Amino acid sequence: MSFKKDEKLRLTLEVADLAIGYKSAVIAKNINFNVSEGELMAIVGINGIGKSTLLRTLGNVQPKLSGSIKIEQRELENYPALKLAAKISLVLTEPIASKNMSVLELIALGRQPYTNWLGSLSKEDRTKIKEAISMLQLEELQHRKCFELSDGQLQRVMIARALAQDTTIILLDEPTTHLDLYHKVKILKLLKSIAHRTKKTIVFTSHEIEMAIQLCDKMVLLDRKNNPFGQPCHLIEQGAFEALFPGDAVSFDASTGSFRIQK
Ligand SMILES: Nc1ncnc2c1ncn2[C@@H]1O[C@H](COP(=O)(O)OP(=O)(O)OP(=O)(O)O)[C@@H](O)[C@H]1O
Repeated sequence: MSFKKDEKLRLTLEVADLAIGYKSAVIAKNINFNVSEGELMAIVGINGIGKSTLLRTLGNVQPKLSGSIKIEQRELENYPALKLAAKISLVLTEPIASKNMSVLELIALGRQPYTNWLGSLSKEDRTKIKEAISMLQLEELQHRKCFELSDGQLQRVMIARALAQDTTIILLDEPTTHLDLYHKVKILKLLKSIAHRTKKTIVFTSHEIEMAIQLCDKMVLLDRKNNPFGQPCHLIEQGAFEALFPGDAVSFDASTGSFRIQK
């Protein structure tokens, strides 16, 4: 962390006794965690356990079943829509509908919560867009159409749009899917440095558990029971990763912080 050791970090997202899912089924319950400004947190767990459902619930695109989600001490459901758009940005995995837009146009859309009804950009809007382009190193690509980009480049554009939105919290659903190992590491390291440098809270879902262990400040492990939460090193000490997957195919090696294939 780039913060001074004794600097008190403000809690931005607090989740207590949360249950998520659909009218037809509870997908996960007993979810408890909190994240502060400047922290990077991963949500991990086996396929179908509810990672994306949790992210969508945090992003207010799907209602919680019960429990509490607080954004800067205020319940999520008590925020007016426009105020919430200035607090949370959400990047989902669905392909974007408007790939015909240029990179610059798509990133500028991130400023919508702040622009007037004509959507015209102020000086501040332009500064935020420029900063986002620079942080994601998209200068060379900014006038290209989105359909001309690779998955990895598009992933960076979507993160830039969320950054341009300049929210306290950025939620990303699987930001490293479709990427090779090198680009997965690059994106996660970039997210970490953005969180630390800009004091934003960044929460993402991932299957890259080993990378998350190495790079995240905190993790939530969805496991259908008590969903352990904490710093990766503490979760390793508690043996939380051993129970994440059924033991017939992989086992966790606490000494290396990695999974081993059962032969
Ligand atoms: N609209 C829906 N109605 C009912 N159940 C749903 C709906 N959408 C998803 N589900 C179920 O919710 C569960 C959790 O899905 P979710 O996509 O959140 O899991 P995930 O952990 O993100 O999975 P993956 O790792 O495969 O992406 C799954 O069992 C899924 O079938």
